[in-house]
Amino acid sequence: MLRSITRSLTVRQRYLPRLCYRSYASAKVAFDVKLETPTDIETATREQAQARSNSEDVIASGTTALNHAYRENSGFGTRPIYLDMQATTPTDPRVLDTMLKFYTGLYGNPHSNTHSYGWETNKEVENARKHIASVINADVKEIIFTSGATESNNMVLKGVPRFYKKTKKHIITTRTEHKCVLEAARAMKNEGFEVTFLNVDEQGLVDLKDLEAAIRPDTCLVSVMAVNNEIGVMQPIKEIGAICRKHKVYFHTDAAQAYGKIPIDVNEMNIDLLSISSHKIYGPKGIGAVYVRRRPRVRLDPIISGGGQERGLRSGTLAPSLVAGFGEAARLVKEEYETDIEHIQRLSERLTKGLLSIEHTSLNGSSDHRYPGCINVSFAYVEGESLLMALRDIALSSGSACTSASLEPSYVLHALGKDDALAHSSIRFGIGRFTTEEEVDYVIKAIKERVEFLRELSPLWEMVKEGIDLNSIEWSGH
Ligand SMILES: Cc1ncc(COP(=O)(O)O)c(C=O)c1O
Ligand code: FES
Repeated sequence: MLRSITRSLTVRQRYLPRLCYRSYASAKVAFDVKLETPTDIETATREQAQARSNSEDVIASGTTALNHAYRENSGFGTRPIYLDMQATTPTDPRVLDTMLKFYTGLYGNPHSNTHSYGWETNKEVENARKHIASVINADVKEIIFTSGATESNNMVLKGVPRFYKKTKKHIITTRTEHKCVLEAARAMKNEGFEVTFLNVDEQGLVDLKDLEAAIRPDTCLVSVMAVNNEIGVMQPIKEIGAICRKHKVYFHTDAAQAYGKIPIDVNEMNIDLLSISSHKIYGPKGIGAVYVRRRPRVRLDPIISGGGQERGLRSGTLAPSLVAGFGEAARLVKEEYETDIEHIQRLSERLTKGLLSIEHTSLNGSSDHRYPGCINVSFAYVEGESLLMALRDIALSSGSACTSASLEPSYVLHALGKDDALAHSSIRFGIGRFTTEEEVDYVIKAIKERVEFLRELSPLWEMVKEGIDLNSIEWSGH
C-alpha cells in the first residue's frame, strides 16, 4: 500500500490539479454518500440563490448589491456565494449612484481651468480627495491618484530609491508582501540597489529587532504591508513607524487590505507613504491612491511623465467617475466603520469557530494580530485544490498558487514555516459588508461535509485513523 501511495504522490506532484478534479468527480460516482449540501454544483447554487432570494434579509434590504451578486445571467450559471473579498469587493450601489452623472452631463476634464465644465468636475475630484484623505487623517494635498495599489506600490518602491540614489542604495521589505511590492523591489535590485527581505515568524509577524538591525545609513525606504492579503495578519505599523522615524528612514505601508478596515492615522503612526486600492473598499476598480507626506517632505521620481498632474507625481487625465466613486467608497467606510467592523467581527468569529471545530484544521497566521475579515485555514489531509473543486457553490481562493499555472504552494505560508502539504490544503475566506449570517452558516456546513467526504478518499486519512504516525514514514524521494 505504501508503495502505491508513494507512486501516486509522485504523480500528484505533476498532475495535481487535474487529479484533484478527477478524484473528486469519480468519488461522487464511487461513493453513494448523501450530503445535505449537494455536491452537484448546479443544484447547489440554484438552491442557494432561491433560498437567498426568499430570505427576509434580502427582501427587507430591498435592492442591494446582493441582487447583483446573485443575478443568474452572467453566462457562468447561477453564481456562488462570494467569499473572496481580498481579491475584490462588490461595488456598493451608493458608489455607483455617485459615478453615473460623470457618464452623462458631467464630462468636463478636471484639469481644464478655463471654463465651468472643468471647474465642476474638478470640484467633485477635490471633494473625493478630501474623503479619501480623511480616512487616514492626511491632508488633501497628500493624496495622489493612481490606477490602483499596484501602481502606488511601484511608484513608491521605484520612485523613492531613484530620487535618493546618489546617497542611498538600500531598501528593506518583507517576504510576505504582495507580489507587486516584491517584484518592484526585485526590479530595483537590477538597477543596482540592495534589498533586504525580512523574514516573518510563524505567526506571520515581522520582528522589530530584526527590522531595526537591518536599517543602514544608506537605507532610503522601509516597506511593510499593514494587512496581509492571504492571511489577514496585521503588522505592528505604529511601532515600525516609530523605528523608521528614529532612524530618519522613510516608511511606506501597502494598505490595500487595511485602508478603511483597521484604524490608520498617518501622523500618529509616522507613515510617510501609503498605498490604497479603491476596489477593496466597495469602490470601482482601476483607481487607487498613494499618500505622500508633505512635512517632512518625501521626494520621489515619478514613473509616469507628462502634463504634471497630481503634483507632478502622476501625469495623465484623471478619470472623474472613478475618482468620485472611490471618494464615495471612502466616505462610506469612514461613516460606517463601526457597523462594518462589528458585522465582520461577528461573522468572522462564527465562521472561524465553525471551521476550526472540524478536526485537524488550523488557522494560519496570528490569531491576535489580524483583520477579522480574512481567515486562512488549513485542512490537513485534504487537497486545497480538490476542496475548491468540491466547493463550486462558494467563491473562494486557496492560499496556494495552484489555481495559477505554477504548482508552487503559497510563498506567504512558506514564509510562516508551513510545510508544502499544509500550504496546499489552505483556503482563504473573506468576509465583507454584504456577507450574511445565512451565507456563513451554509459555508460552515458545506465545508464540514465536503472535507469529511474528501478525507474519506485519502489514503493518508485512512492511515491517520488507523493511528499511524505519518511523520514516521519515509516517503520515497521525488
Ligand atoms: C496587499 C495588496 N497590495 C496590492 C494589491 C494590488 O491592488 P490593485 O488591484 O489595486 O492594483 C492588492 C490586491 O490584490 C493587495 O491585496
Ligand atoms: S495542487 Fe492541489 S492544492 Fe496545490
